[in-house]
Amino acid sequence: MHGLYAITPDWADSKRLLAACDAALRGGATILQYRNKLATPAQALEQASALRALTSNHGASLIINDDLALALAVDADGVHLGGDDGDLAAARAQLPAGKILGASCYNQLALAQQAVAAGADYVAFGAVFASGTKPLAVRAELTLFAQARALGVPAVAIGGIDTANAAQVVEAGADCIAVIGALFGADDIEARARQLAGMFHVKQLERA
Ligand SMILES: Cc1ncc(COP(=O)(O)OP(=O)(O)O)c(N)n1
Ligand SMILES: Cc1nc(C(=O)O)sc1CCOP(=O)(O)O
Ligand SMILES: [Mg+2]
Repeated sequence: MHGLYAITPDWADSKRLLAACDAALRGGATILQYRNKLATPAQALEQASALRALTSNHGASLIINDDLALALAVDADGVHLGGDDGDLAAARAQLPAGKILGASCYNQLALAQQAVAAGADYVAFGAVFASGTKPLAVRAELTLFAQARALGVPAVAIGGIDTANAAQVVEAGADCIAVIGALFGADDIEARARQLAGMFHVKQLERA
């Protein structure tokens, strides 16, 4: 797991959402999370199903935020759960083999250790910068990513990441950058995705 992890905005217009996600995937996002806090259950099923087909066409992974039942219903590649979204071990037990379980760990390495013990495949830390999407999110230090290496699972950075600060996050050791506002708020989403995904290519070249 590596690269640009795109997370959807709360858009009701499914046609607009699909076109924007298509652009993000064309630009190089390798993972797409369906996160729509405003959708009705019927709309969430419709949008998630459409994103399942889209991500499959792009060879990208689809993760569903918050909702294990929806992830199972659309045969997503996995589910992302935060502290209030249900028990990680119980979700692990319900997910078919090979599916991805992601966990929010905010600014706490201890939460990440517990998440891995419960079966999480990746851990997420944030907010690494001030987030316009989630202004009240607790802030997380970039030093967490070096500490998280010992966990043996990929670490995702989230919160306020944009083209001006993404390189710092990659340099700190994050395996993925999860982005909403700086990606889906761009005039040219494909170009913005290419810029953000490109941060990892620079790092690979530096290591070569
Ligand atoms: C990759 C990733 N990291 C963190 C979150 C945040 O999850 P959570 O704390 O449950 O908050 P909501 O997204 O549900 O508002 C995430 N969704 N994805
Ligand atoms: C959904 C979410 N979770 C966060 C956390 O810190 O756990 S920050 C965040 C919002 C990310 O959106 P943007 O890229 O627009 O800042
Ligand atoms: Mg959640």
